[in-house]
Amino acid sequence: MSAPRPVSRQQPLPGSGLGLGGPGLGAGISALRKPSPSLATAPPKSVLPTLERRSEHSSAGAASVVSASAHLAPQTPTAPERPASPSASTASPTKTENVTVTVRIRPTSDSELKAAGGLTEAWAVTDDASKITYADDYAVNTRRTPVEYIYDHALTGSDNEEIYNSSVKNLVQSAMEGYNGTVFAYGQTSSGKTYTMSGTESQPGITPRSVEDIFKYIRENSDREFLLRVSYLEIYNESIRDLLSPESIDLRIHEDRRVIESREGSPGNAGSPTSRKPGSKSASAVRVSQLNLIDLAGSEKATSNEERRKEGAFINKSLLTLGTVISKLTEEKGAHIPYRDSKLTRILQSSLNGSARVSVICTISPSVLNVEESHNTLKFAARVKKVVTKAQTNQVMDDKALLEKYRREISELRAQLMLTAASGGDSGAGSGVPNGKQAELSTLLEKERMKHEEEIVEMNMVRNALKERIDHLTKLILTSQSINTKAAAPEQPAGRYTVETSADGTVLEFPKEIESRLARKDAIVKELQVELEAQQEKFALMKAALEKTVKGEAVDLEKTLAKVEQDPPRERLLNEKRASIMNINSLENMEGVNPADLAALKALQRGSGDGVGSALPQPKMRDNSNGPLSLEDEERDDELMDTPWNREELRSLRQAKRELEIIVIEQEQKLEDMVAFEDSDDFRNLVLEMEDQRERIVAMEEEREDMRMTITELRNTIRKMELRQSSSQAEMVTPPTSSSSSGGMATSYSSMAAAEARIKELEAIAQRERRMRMDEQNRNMGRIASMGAELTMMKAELSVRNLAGYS
Ligand SMILES: Nc1ncnc2c1ncn2[C@@H]1O[C@H](COP(=O)(O)OP(=O)(O)OP(=O)(O)O)[C@@H](O)[C@H]1O
Repeated sequence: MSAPRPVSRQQPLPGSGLGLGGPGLGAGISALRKPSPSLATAPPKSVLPTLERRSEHSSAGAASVVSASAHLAPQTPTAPERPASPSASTASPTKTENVTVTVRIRPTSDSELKAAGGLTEAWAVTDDASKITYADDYAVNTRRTPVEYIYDHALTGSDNEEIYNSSVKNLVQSAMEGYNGTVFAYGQTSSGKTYTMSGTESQPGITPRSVEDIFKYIRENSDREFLLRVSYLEIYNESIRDLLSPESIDLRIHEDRRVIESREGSPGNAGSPTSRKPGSKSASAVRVSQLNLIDLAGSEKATSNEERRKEGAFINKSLLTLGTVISKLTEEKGAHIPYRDSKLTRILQSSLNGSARVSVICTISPSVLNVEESHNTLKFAARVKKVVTKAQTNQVMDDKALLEKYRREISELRAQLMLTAASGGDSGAGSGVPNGKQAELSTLLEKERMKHEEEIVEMNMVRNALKERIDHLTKLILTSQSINTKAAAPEQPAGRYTVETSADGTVLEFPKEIESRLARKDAIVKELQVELEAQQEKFALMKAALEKTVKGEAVDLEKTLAKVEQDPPRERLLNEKRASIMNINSLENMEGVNPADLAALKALQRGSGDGVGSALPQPKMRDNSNGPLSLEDEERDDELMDTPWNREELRSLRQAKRELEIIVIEQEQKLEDMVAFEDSDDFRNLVLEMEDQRERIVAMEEEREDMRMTITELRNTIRKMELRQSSSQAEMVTPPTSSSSSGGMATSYSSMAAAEARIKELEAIAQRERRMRMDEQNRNMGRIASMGAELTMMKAELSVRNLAGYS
């Protein structure tokens, strides 16, 4: 087995001269190739951004890869038609397909020819360049079990154009449209990988042809901008070396966040390029794609065979991991794919994980000498064929667009913050709102919440009240309809209520008053009908008279007119009807009447239709002219009687009835209380006390009378004594004849004084007694008066009720 050998670049890629396109936009290539320590190129100004330079030197290795990456500009509607090809013409942003596998059998070399003697070729291509089997001679001679492998392409010969056109061209085209693409050559040492990838001057390989097509594409799409980045790398013993900058060795791998961002759903929401407004450069997205062109190390180095190790064969970790990754991709669904186990698989991860179009070119030697290794390569190719990819366009924002996106995000966040602060919302931790402010906002929020809850409660209450009211009104309307239709119901129970059954089966009671008012209305209608008939008669009279006049017959027109004009009952009837309408006014002071309804009714009453009541049918009053009544007039009258105000009146009556019912209930309660009071001991005691007092008053009156008589007697006595005293004084002018008479006079005087004192004393006592009795009498009279008043009131109420027919 051959040791790794330096491979010189047969078709060197352009260095920095590969050129950077317009500002920020363009296309690029990165390349990996086999180790080539002697390679010296001018250091480029631009390298693949996924790689970082490291100053450490790596040890010798055995991997060589060439890759390219392209950053592509947005596709514009004005882009020219692309060359026709099955994949390139596909406009779908996702391409689901299997890896394209091509097996190339190089021509037998001179050395192989010599070494093998007569029989040299073990493999042959059949069936339109897609199937590989053992060569017939080899199969016969070796008696090997026949094998058969079918690939996308199975090619022989030295024509690199053919293999490029069949296996790579479309992929390069796709790369220019934004799809990642990877082409790698796999095969045993000296099987023709480098010949295929790089080619010769006369037979340029895949890499120079790709580069040529890329530039051609750029030239053909002059209306788009491209940024082309090229890197030319070598992985040798797991060390990456920048072949375009020889001093840059052991480069480190970094993930390109822009690409990842785009793949993970693009927070920037770049959207489909085709959905972008053409010419809107500031908001444009760019497609970034990477084209990897890889020339792998000899596949034999991928073996982990112990023997080979003993033989000193190198094990290429990258190649070995590539084989493992591909096996896992094809064999185990959902299994861990060890991309990070090697540099190569890390770099190719974005391609191998299914998001790139992949074309694998497996090169084999036809020689019987390498049949085993070639067979391994064929098996590997068959395995790779099973790998399915879903290539997607990678859209990322260019710097300008990114800047604008971030500016927009910041302004949106600012607006949100301000909105939150303004609404008193909870900004939460880390929102940048100071703690004090947060507390204030929290308090405000809590207040708002409570207020809101209260409002909800209130609204619910109002809603319930309204609902009740609506139910109530609905019931009343039903009732009204029921009354209208059953106005002449024959079987009405006697009493103060009329029992009606509404449309929904509810039993309703109405005061007779309602019925009487309805009856009045009916009477009006009947009168109107009578009047109508009368008018029609008059009309007939007038008509007959006129007809006679036309015919030239003699007609007493004056008499006819007098007859027609003599009876003006219609005016009276209309006035009566208006009076009935005026009853609506009574609704104003009544509870439970909707003001809007009332306003509407008033509008109807006025017949103004001032907007408030315009929603309701207007009552059509007949004018005051004495023209004959027509059938239309009659209909109008009927309509008048069945207008909402009529129902409103019924509603008001219903309300009045309810109020009266409440009064009746209260009165009944009072009566019951009074009856109960009359039966109570308190009442009996009160009556007894009153009688007792009355007796006491009578006794006091008698006593007073006695005292008055006593006083009168005493006064009479005093008067007699005074008379006697006068006669005695007359006798003294003549000398007294005896001393006994003067002694009798003294006695009389002293008894008079005593009597007078006694009289005064008795009068004072009597006066005091009288005052006390008067006071007590007044008090009793007051109580009696109040009780009497109460009784009178009760009697009055009862009388009222009796009069009103509610008792
Ligand atoms: N299809 C072909 N037609 C003509 N010559 C070929 C073809 N393929 C390979 N060769 C020649 O075979 C030799 C070995 O080829 P090449 O170097 O490309 O092999 P390799 O697979 O790259 O080997 P290594 O892995 O050792 O680099 C070269 O001299 C090359 O010119």
